[in-house]
Amino acid sequence: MISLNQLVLGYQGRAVTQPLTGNIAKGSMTAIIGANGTGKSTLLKTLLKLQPPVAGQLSFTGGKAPRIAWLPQLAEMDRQFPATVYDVVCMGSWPVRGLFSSLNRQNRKRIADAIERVGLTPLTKQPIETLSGGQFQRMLFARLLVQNAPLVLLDEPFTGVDSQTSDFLMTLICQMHQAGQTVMAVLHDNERVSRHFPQVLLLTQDHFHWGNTVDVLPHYCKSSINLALSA
Ligand SMILES: Nc1ncnc2c1ncn2[C@@H]1O[C@H](COP(=O)(O)OP(=O)(O)OP(=O)(O)O)[C@@H](O)[C@H]1O
Repeated sequence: MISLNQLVLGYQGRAVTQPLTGNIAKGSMTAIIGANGTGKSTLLKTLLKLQPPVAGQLSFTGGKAPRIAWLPQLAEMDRQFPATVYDVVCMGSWPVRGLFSSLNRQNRKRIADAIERVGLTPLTKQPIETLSGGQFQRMLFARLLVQNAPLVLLDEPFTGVDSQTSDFLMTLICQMHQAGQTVMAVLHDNERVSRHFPQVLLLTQDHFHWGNTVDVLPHYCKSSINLALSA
């Protein structure tokens, strides 16, 4: 689906990673892990073309970037914006429907179904500033469901969410994967990674490891121990 060729991530020409080379296969489900500041969010922003790479290339199967659904880190969201749950979930239909065309019956059903699937039907008309952290995250997942994009990028989807909601959201992620969507998620929870993610991309200050979870995760444990010893 997407190939990374000697891709160096960074800002204003300053590299924050080593050159990355590898493939994001169609239908794969990959956890992106690593210590703070190793470039995990920057990778997602580069895939989204929000941030140009410092060097190297991204190439896309068929020459065209896929439609991408993105769950940003909670800290990057404006929770005071005057919108309702419905308004936010409705945004998920913009990329296909267009910003200015009106909602048809099918669009409205899709939005209502997504809100129901995440358990927020009673809060449909609620202003988003009144939602709890878990309710807010469920709403953003409903928007992802409406988007139904071939590639789903999730940046720390369980931050600020209780364990029951995290389990529920994890089930939704697995269902997206089973439905054929390609999933890449930045996570800090190794147990969840080893239980649910077949593939891992580990970023460290001076290396990257990309492959099957059973092969890559031990490198992370080793690099965490080295970090702790050198602290
Ligand atoms: N807009 C920016 N301009 C310049 N440098 C940035 C910018 N955003 C992030 N950085 C730097 O790029 C590096 C990688 O940041 P990034 O947010 O990708 O790390 P991360 O692995 O996602 O970290 P965390 O686990 O803490 O979320 C860090 O050193 C960070 O300070």
